[in-house]
Amino acid sequence: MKIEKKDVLKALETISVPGEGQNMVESGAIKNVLVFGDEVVVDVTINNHSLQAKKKTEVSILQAIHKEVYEKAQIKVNLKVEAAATPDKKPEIKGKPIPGIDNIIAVASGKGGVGKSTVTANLAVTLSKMGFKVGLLDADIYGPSATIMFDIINEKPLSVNVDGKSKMKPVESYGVKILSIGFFTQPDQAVVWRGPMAAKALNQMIFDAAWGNLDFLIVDLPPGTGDIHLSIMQSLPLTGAVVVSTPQTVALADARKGVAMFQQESINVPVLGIVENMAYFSPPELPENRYHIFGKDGARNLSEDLNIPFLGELPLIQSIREAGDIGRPAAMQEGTDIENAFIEITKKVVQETVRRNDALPPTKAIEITTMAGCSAVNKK
Ligand SMILES: Nc1ncnc2c1ncn2[C@@H]1O[C@H](COP(=O)(O)OP(=O)(O)OP(=O)(O)O)[C@@H](O)[C@H]1O
Repeated sequence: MKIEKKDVLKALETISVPGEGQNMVESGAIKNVLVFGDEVVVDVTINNHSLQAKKKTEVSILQAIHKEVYEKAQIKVNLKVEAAATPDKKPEIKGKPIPGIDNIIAVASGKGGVGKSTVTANLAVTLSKMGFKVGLLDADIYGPSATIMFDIINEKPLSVNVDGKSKMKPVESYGVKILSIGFFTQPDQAVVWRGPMAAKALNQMIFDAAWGNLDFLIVDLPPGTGDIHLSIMQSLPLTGAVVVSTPQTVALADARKGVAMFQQESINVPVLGIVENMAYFSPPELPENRYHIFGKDGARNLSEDLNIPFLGELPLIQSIREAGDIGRPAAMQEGTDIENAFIEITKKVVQETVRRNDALPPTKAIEITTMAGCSAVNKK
């Protein structure tokens, strides 16, 4: 059979480029196509270095040509990897810097209920156990949960005098200083906030609070990607964002939107990486068995597609849920696999924060002052 170059190109147009809306021909990834009888040679260049992306590209090309053009075609794919052109604009810190707070990290998810608050709480206590000074700002106006997760539901922040001004003193639990929008609303009260209102309340919790010196302030954002997020984020000097997703397709689609939100020009907050929550379930009586209830590796693949660091995975474990409900984050369970999983994720977050700060003025850079902090960064 005589293979036509134009048919090959048409077949290649059915393949989309990971992380982009375009197909391989449109995006310029296909550099050349040569046809010699039954033999087709495709020169292709991609930006993603991962083995998986290379394999996926090659397999997609073979499949498309075999399916759309000629099933017995002999195909040779010459694949080259080139670093993506770095955008001219460096991520910048928005809003005015907060004296004494070195890094503000937002934890976000596109979809609700994927474990964003659970990851936030455990990230905060793990950072604190590593020796960092940590604050947690629960900005989830739709369902603040920090007061439950840290067993401080009956507490209220007190007013203290700092340099002649009254300030709100965060409530401390497990070494983490906490302020939550939940302190100011009744648990059964439905709160309807507009973006500017929420941003104002949060601004007060940040600027009119006696946080003291913090290495990290972790912000639990509401789920979703609406106006309210824009208001919150444009008023906060965020260092970076962590996106949490389950491997499920619907959650991933929303996580992708979440990443896009941070990356859009008006926000431009670097995404430090993606955490895959509820990655699998292992029954205690069969610990070797892994059941991928919500799908396999979805968030890991998404991070590869978007060229964003993968920060790690957390299994679905009953005691993570129980720990959240009784108000003692699961990462406090010393010597367990759960504690270790949170340590690994937290180390990655610290590493990515340091890496990101290298690209910014030194005043914004994180100061690692503790030995625990150093080992968190240096250990792989
Ligand atoms: N890895 C896990 N294993 C078991 N249960 C989990 C895990 N992660 C989260 N959960 C549970 O799932 C529920 C939802 O988690 P969480 O409240 O953290 O989600 P969220 O994304 O913050 O939700 P929201 O939409 O309210 O912001 C909670 O009951 C929590 O304890």
